[in-house]
Amino acid sequence: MALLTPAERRECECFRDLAFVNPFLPERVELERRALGDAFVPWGLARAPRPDLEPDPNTRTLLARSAELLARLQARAAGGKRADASELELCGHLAVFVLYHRFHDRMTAVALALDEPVARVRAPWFAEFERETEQHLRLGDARLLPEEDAPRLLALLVQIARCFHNVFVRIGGRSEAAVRLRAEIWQSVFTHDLLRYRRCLQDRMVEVPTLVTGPSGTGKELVAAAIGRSGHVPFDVDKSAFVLEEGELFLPLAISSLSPNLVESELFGHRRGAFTGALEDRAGWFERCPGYGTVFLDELGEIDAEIQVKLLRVLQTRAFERIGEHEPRRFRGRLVSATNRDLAAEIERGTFREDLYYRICADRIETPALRDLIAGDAGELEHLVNFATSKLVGERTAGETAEARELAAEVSRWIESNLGLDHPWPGNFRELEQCVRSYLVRGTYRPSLANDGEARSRSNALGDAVRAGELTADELLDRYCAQVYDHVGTYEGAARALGLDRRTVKARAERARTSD
Ligand SMILES: Nc1ncnc2c1ncn2[C@@H]1O[C@H](COP(=O)(O)OP(=O)(O)OP(=O)(O)O)[C@@H](O)[C@H]1O
Repeated sequence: MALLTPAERRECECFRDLAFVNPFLPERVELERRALGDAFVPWGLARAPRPDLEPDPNTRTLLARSAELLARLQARAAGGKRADASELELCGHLAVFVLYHRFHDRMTAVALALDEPVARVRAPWFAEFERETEQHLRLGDARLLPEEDAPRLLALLVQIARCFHNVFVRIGGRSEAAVRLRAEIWQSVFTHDLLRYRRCLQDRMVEVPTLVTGPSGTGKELVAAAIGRSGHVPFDVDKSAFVLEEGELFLPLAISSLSPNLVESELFGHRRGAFTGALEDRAGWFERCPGYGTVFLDELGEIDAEIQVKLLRVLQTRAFERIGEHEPRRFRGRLVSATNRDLAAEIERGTFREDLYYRICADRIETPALRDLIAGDAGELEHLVNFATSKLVGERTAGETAEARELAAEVSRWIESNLGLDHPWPGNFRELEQCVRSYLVRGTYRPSLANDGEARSRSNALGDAVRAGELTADELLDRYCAQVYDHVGTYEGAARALGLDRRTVKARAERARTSD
């Protein structure tokens, strides 16, 4: 006779899937719905659950049900019922689910503390966690998940809480594209199979470099930071703490802002006297990065050919030397790079090494352009504006939150009536943040800077066409509307200057642009 009834097996499978599902995918909500049946509360954050910030009614019920199910099965096993191997495994996953949710708040507090530049983060409740792990991972006289010990499990569960926080709090948006982006970041940290990650990959993901591509201002550095700050940090039982080595978790280097010599010295370090200005020995990013840290190379497409060779060697062998030294050193962390260049074209041109490209892009994330995130959806625009205003005004108190919401509503209305929902946002999220700041200070925003090049060439083309007498009166008015809009920055202002109504100006300017 099996330990589990068919219904209990289904329930256990559901809790296992819930424990290991990517929390940013809509599947998670479906699983919750399946596990809770009639008790499921559709509470509006379906695509972006936020258990670290708001109490979630579904999670509470799930915890109560899973704990009750585990207790029932343990009582049955204590009464002499035996479980087969697959039942033991399912009960083990059920126990992990219960443990995660019982300690969730305390683990989230640890996760947030690890984000600060600190030497150690204590978990004084570890003894309690260890006791409960011992209790929960037991079924009769069998030990569930025998390969799992309390410190390893705690490190994994805290890492899950960290990654959730880092991704959810940093990456805004509710659109499909935003949801996909968050889910992909999660995969870069845990792969698509968290169960396998738990079994064998916890300290292996540093071997997988990630390449983030996408237009400027779309959050490539943000993505890199979310990955970099979510690595596996082991728990030190003797100190009852997560002990961080001296060094940083996330070490970014903006290649385009430094000369090749400086890039090399920042990355690899140097010996005193190795070059003019090397006044003392210095450890570079690769040396300073701990095993759970990340070196981030921004604008990888601009990296010098000689450094490409050295970088390839680091990726293949993890070995490098400081400039001016022969002593081999090891890079232990993870590498994340970003570029908005087309690396395939750079390879064609011979400016980027093909072997380095293949070594660097095993895991690739593409950040979407802001206009694709919004795609005419006023709700999504307002949500993203809200994200930006919260960052600016703060969200620590109810007053700040209300203020941020009010500002967001005002800015969204202003954007809709002045720029229109189809504003192309060439500067992406960075431009949106700029727009919010500008509105806050001046009550208006002129998107002219980002569009300057385009506007200038449109203006020159108009002048040429007028001189050549090539335009009909209608075409002339279309192009003139577009030019005044480029100059003034809003349809409202252009309409006032032209003595026309806003809709006419917008329609004509758009027609001029499509006929360009
Ligand atoms: N999806 C997003 N959610 C929230 N904020 C975002 C998002 N994308 C970008 N931002 C914000 O926009 C600004 C620019 O982001 P970031 O520097 O990461 O872009 P980038 O793609 O690395 O740009 P560049 O290619 O110019 O270096 C930052 O202030 C960042 O916080």
